[in-house]
Amino acid sequence: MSLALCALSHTPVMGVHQPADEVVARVEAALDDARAFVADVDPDLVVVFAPDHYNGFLYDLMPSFCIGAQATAIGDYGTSAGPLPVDRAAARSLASAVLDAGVDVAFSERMTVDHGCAQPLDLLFGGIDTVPVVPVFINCVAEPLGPVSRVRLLGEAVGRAAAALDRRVLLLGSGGLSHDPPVPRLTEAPPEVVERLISGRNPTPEERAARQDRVFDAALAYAAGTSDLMPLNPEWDRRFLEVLGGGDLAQLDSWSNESFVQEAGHSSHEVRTWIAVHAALGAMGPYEVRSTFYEAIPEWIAGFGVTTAETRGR
Ligand SMILES: O=C(O)/C=C/c1cccc(O)c1O
Ligand SMILES: [Fe+2]
Repeated sequence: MSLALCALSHTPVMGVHQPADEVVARVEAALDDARAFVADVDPDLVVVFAPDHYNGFLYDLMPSFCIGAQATAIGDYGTSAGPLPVDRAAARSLASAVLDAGVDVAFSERMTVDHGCAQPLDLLFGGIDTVPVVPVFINCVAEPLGPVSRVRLLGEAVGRAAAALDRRVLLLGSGGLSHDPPVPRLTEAPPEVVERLISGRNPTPEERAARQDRVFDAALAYAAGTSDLMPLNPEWDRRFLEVLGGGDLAQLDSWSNESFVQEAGHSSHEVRTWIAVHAALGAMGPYEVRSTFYEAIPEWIAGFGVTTAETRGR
């Protein structure tokens, strides 16, 4: 049995509107390090913790957490589309163990995932279908959100259950650090957008293209400094990464949901996926960070990070 961790930011703007060449080169180098780490781990199962952006999980029924036993990627923003090779037995076993541990995770035989799940698999494995996976959805955008302490408990329960599988498991977390892209919010959106957040599954190709273009336009304005989107917060990002690296994740329990939004933007809640993977790895003993990268990249509307870690002494 072994557990290892890779956490990275996703952003749909990557490859569309690029930052300066040297920034792209530094990100590529960090991803190369992560790919080498993952190749060395040689996982036979990837448990991927990912948010969703109103593609698979909408307000008709919004769980805090959900484990998928069958899942399909929609292929938004040029990411891979199609069925994920989900290990159904492993998914069932993880879900049972997490429920036994007192964390009320939902369970899906028809999960839909978006770029939040597909992009890290594309970047690290060259596709979504190369290694068996178990997708774990964490609600990071649809308020109201539970406290981050619950995410830590979810991660710990998944970590203990994954260790009991006697497999080489990569715990993969996908989410931006500080960022506040133009993702609509139920309490502020106009009625037609509210309806989309509740029941807007399967938009037409034209509707999807319009939505994606809005994000690309917002990224261009953000990079040009002509946007009123909230600035990235590299100080907050570094403080957060330091806590994760130190291993005492319970410190984060006192970070209120409001403080995430005020200091680092609404979508900074995507760091819930980072908390979950670190808690999962930490559940089996102290860990060591093997590589870490951080850069604030306005062109991608992302505090962009890549971290790898494994159990100490491995
Ligand atoms: O359009 C969406 O659904 C999300 C866009 C986005 C933009 C920047 C960073 C992210 O993490 C995103 O999901
Ligand atoms: Fe996102």
